[in-house]
This record gives sequence, C-alpha cells and structure tokens, in this order.
Amino acid sequence: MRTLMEDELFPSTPGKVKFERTHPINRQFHRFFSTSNMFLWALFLIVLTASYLSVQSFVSTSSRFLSSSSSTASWGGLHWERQIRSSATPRRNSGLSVLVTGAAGFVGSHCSLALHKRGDGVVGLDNFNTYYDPSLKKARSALLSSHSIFVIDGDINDAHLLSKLFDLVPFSHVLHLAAQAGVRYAIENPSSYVHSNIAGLVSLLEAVKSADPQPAVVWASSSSVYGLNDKVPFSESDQTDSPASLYAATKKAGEEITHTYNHIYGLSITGLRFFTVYGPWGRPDMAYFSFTKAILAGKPITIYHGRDRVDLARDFTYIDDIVHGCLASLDTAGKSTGSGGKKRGPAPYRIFNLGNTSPVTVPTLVSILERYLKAKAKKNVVEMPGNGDVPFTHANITLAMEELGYKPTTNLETGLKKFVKWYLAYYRNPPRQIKTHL
Ligand SMILES: O=C(O)[C@H]1O[C@H](OP(=O)(O)OP(=O)(O)OC[C@H]2O[C@@H](n3ccc(=O)[nH]c3=O)[C@H](O)[C@@H]2O)[C@H](O)[C@@H](O)[C@H]1O
Repeated sequence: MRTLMEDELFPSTPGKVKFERTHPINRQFHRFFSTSNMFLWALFLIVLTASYLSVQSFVSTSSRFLSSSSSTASWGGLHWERQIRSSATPRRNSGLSVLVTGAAGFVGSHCSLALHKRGDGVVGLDNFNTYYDPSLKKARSALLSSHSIFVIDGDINDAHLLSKLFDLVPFSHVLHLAAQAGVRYAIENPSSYVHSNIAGLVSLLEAVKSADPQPAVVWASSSSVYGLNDKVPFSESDQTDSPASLYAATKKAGEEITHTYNHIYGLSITGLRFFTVYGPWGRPDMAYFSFTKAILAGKPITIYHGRDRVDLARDFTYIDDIVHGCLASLDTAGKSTGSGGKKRGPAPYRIFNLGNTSPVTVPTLVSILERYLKAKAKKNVVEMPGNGDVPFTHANITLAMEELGYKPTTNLETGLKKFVKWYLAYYRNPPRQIKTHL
C-alpha cells in the first residue's frame, strides 16, 4: 500500500501531470542547462532526495506512528523494538510467545503474569480506555512492568501497529482479550461495542492472517451468547440465536467472524465463553465490585429481580480458574496452517464454556459481601429493567474438562473473601505500595 509520503513524491495519475510550456523569456535559462550542467544538477538532486528520504525513514522508525484510532499512542524506535523482542522471548524450552491484547484489563493482566511466571514470552497491548477508572489499568500494567512484561499503549484497530508487531516477533499465540465489556453499557454507548468487538476483532484477525508464522488465536467470547435460552446448563452445542444485549450480539458475531478466518485462512481459533468472572484486580463496573464500594461508603445498592420476584443468578467464576482455562487453551490450541494469507490445510476451531457450574443468586452474593465487609447493604430491590440482562447463567463445562483438563476449584465464598482482602488493601493503600502479586 502506498504511504502518504509516496503519494506526495509520485502522483497517483502520472498521465495527468501538467508540464509548463516553455516561455520565450526562458530560452536563456535553457541554454544554462547545458549537458554538463544538467549532470551536476541531477547529481545534486539525487543527493538531496537521498538525504531527505533517509531523514524521513529515521523519523518514521524512531518516533511515533500516528493512527486513525489512537493518535496519542506512541510507539516505534529501536529501544521500543528491543523491549518487545525481549519481552516476547520465552525463558523456558518450547515456551510460548504470546501477544496478549487487553493486557491491562482484569483477565488480561492475570493471564499475562501467569504466562510470564511459567517462562513464556509475553507482550501486552492495551488502549487504556476510560470505560472504567484507567488508574486501575495503569496499576495492573505497572505490576506487569515490574515483572519485565512490556505493555504497549495502542489499539487493536491500529493496523500499522499490529503489522509492525508481527514483523518484529514470530508470536506463536495471540490471547485476544481486548473488548468492550459490560452488558448494560451497550444501551449508552453502542458504537464502542462495534468499534472494539467487531472492527477491532477483524483488524486483529487481518494482521494474524497475514503474519508469518500465523499464530494460533485464543479469544474471549462470553456466556451472554446463550441470551434468553432456558435450557440449563448451557452447552456449547445449544443454539445461540437469541442475544439479549448488543454486547452479546457482538460476541456472537465474533464467533462467526473467527469461524470465517478459520475457514478461509486456516487460523487456529479457540473461543472461550467466560461466565461472570470475578476476583482481585477485577472490573469496577461489575456488580460484586460496585456493591463492595457502595456498601463500604454506606450508599444504597440496586438489586434486580426477575419476573414473579425470582432472584437473578449467575455462574460466578473465579479468576484463577479462568486463567487455568486460558493457559490450557493456549497449550492445546494446535497450529494455524496458513502462510502468506493463504490456507494450507484445515485448522482447529474450538469453543468452550469456562464457568463454575454452580450458579448463585444476587442476594446471596450480597450477603456474602456483607459478612466479609462487616457492613450491612442498603438494598433497593427493583424489577430487572429490559436493558440487556438475562435472568440466569449456568455452564456445562464437560467439554472443557475433557479437552482442556479444566476444573474450577474456587467457590463464591472463597473467591469473594480473596476479592475483599485485595479490595481493602488496594483502596486503603496507595497502589504503588502493592507489589506482591495479582
Ligand atoms: O458472563 C459474561 O459473559 C458477562 O459477565 C458479566 O456480566 P453480568 O453477568 O451481567 O455481571 P454483572 O454486571 O456483575 O451482574 C451480575 C448480576 O448482578 C445483577 N446486578 C447488576 C448490577 C446492579 O446494579 N444490580 C444487579 O442486581 C445483574 O442483573 C446480574 O444478575 C460481565 O460484566 C460481562 O462483561 C460479561 O463478561
């Protein structure tokens, strides 16, 4: 593809370039252009052009690349490239080299650290958007940095950045967790879901498909694809044609989009349907987190109930179990088969539920929090608004158990205890002092 710089040097339609006709007054000037003078001028122009181009090339590699989606993201330069290569290099034999998108996010930061700790190479990518407090994302990222994991401030919609990354590093895997999360926020900001979960996903898959070698892709789908299904527990073979929110619809679309890249380009694809993941360093927009904040501040919380005052329930899944499921997915992914953007053979296409298989009602969640926080919640119980929520989720995890060895071990009581401990430590101490582990 031609760059803007090339367009300036070489007009795209040379036939239309107008040359000025020679005016009589210029004859003297023409005589001046004798053959030998022409040679000297040509030499001078060549030297001038060469120095101009070399300055341009230095500027483009050593400073910042501006992209349409992320004009503030700075990347590039030899030091930057060295940091990326070093961070991507495994420290164990046959270790993986993984690009983790959404690395400053909740699941992304946990997975990055777990991969690094077992000796895999990890490079993180995150756009640090303001959907929720970016200082929490910065704190997670700082934690990764303290373990020498390099996190790039950039967007998955930035095709130049992605192509540069895959040129620099022969990643074996991409763990794609960058997304616009949250079920109910889609009412407020629908385009952010299209931007990240559709356009961003396609941008990433385009880069992966063209990479050589093609990495295997493991990515975050969602339990929300089961939508309004009432057959429980939810199995991967169930239909997923009734999404209740735009979030769910974009995740469902992601499953179809990844399937086409598997089919056309031979990408190894694993989609993971996460069930309401919670735990330390979690997402402030989620109920367990925002309830904790409100209860401690003595502010009221709103608890939704379903039709006929039935309690809502979720198959809450603890972060460590999800991390095990993600790493097992990477380990068993199987290779992408394509190269140079061409499929060379069939590649795996897998989808797994990663849940806990024991749904808990929202009022029970609140009572566990009250116990650990030693404070009573001010409850405002209202009917679930029709804004994308579903009444319950419940995972059948047989497939993940068989193929990934996935086996969740943390119940909600234990998991919330760990979350509250982290929450109190994190918000009562300046984040910088927390240097332990996720
Ligand atoms: O599994 C997923 O794929 C999704 O999980 C999560 O969605 P949800 O299961 O909806 O979690 P979350 O918001 O914590 O609400 C939990 C419960 O509290 C109820 N709830 C919520 C807010 C409130 O004010 N009151 C309330 O009763 C609410 O009605 C619900 O019953 C992720 O956010 C989402 O990004 C996606 O990953």
